[in-house]
Amino acid sequence: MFKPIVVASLPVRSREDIKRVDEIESDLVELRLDYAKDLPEPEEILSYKNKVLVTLRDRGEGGVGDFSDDKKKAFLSKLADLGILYDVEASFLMRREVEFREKVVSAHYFDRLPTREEIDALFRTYSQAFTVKIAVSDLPGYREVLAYVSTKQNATFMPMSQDPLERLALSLLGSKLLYTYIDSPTARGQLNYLEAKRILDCIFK
Ligand SMILES: O=C1C[C@@](O)(C(=O)O)C[C@@H](O)[C@@H]1O
Repeated sequence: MFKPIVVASLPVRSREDIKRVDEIESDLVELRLDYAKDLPEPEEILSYKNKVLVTLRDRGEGGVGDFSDDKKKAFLSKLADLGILYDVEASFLMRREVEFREKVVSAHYFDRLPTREEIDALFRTYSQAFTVKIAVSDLPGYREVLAYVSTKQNATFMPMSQDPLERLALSLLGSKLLYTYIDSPTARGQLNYLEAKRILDCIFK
């Protein structure tokens, strides 16, 4: 059993929010830049390079921002040039070509569950990703889907459901990342990152 990497998700609404990274005691801090009115310059993130995971979440997959695919492609390409880790949706990769090797390739299912064939195709296509991440709503059969994803190499998986302890428990089936919150959840089912760390430290000490 492997200890998941704890990702603390931070909505970035101002430059000041980015400066909080050093005070957050998680393995990674997800910078949810889709909350930002104006995107920071990638160079402003460079000094936090070893601690951050940058996410510019599409609206169709739970994001809150309003930016074009071309603007997102240009921004992610600059991050790739600087060696900054980022998340990119598999659905975005169908529309625009950006680097996905050693990045987080994600898929979020709110209104339906993925088929096994879709899951197989994601892991086959993006086998060189840092991790392939699948988040599913608690629709009928969601646990069976997550159990199937847990059999894949290099997988990150999570339920977007009511009980945060369920997300933590299922992550122990081998999820590479465990997403948590700092001040307020960016999705259903997140634990506070300090609480998650405390529980994982008990299990893996
Ligand atoms: O994709 C994910 C996972 C997530 O949706 C979750 O369910 O914790 C939270 C998002 O901030 C992150 O980008």
